[in-house]
Amino acid sequence: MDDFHRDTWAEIDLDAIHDNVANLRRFLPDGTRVMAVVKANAYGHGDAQVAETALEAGASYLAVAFLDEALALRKKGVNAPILVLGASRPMDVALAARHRIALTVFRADWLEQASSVYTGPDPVYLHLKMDTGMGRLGVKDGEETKRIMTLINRHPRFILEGAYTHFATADELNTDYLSYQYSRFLHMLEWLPARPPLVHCANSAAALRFPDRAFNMVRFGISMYGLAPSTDIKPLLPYELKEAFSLHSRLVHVKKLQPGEKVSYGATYTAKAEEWIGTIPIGYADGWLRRLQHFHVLVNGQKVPIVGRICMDQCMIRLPEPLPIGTKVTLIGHQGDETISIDDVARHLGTINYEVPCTISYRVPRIFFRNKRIMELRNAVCHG
Ligand SMILES: Cc1ncc(COP(=O)(O)O)c(CNc2conc2O)c1O
Repeated sequence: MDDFHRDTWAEIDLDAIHDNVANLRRFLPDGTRVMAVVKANAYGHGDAQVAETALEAGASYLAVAFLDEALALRKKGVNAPILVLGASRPMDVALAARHRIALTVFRADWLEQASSVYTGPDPVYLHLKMDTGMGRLGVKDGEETKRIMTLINRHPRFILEGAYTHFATADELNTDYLSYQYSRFLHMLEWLPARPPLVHCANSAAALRFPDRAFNMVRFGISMYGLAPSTDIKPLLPYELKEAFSLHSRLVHVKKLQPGEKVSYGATYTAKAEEWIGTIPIGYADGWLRRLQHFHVLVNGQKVPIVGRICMDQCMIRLPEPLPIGTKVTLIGHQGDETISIDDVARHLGTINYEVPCTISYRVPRIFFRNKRIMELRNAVCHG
């Protein structure tokens, strides 16, 4: 197991991941498969650890953003089917096929190039992406779809395993555009000679709100991590989600400031009276962004303010009293009756909860808990 030598770390509760997936499985119509979306290092939670836990809990497919993320999972011994949701290069088809990694297709010219370069023995699993209104990736007309199907059928190793679309507004209360996209998807599926084995359209929000419109697989991301897809629909969710991510540090310095003394770059903070100031070893290079100045952290179960500008590797907090070096500081999570949630951090930053764990950088070691015990510690700084 890795170790780490700076008193800042994230804790990933894999029991929460497991329960969030297991609860989804119980909630969905029988036979609906779960594709665990583990892109961006599983939204910052640890790709292989989350993937294996989700598979244990009943997920049967994984999704990543691009081919390298899938190859990384294979290197870490994750063998379940993986779909690359983003664009890939035609010349990488052989590499994907060799590792049983399915690719998203949405352009006939991509298939022409892939067909001309791929002569390997391994089947190439393809999921056809249809753009029903997300306006990002996807085929939009019947003629292009027919050309794609001709090219797939013409190549002995190309297999259309799936067809899917992605919703732009499933996390909004107003469902007009979602209904429009769903109807477009039904229409576009008619362009295919037959539905492929896997048809999927639902992200977390759509899966949790409209399970009867999920076809036979859902792509479960944000709520696998215990986070609501949006604050708007949080009250509508069918069951409690368990947040998996917490972030901690320890006091490395404590000092008394006299009135008028300053803190941090720009000397923007001035002590108004005698104040006890603590320093913790986390900064914006760890993803604890500068805009979190004036936010707070938890010490001994109390909220204490972040004072002065957040530095690259450190930031300062105002303590209620002199506290021992090594006192634990919680930046995301619980202490006593107090909680700082990812939603709280996102609100202060003026962003969405997705961005917060994704932004906690590789510099922050991740400690993984399973069955309430430490299962693994990953320190990417010195162990890669
Ligand atoms: C194609 C696709 N399917 C499923 C998901 C999972 O969605 P969920 O996390 O809401 O369940 C995403 C998330 N993609 C993104 C989430 O934020 N920005 C994105 O591009 C996605 O891009």
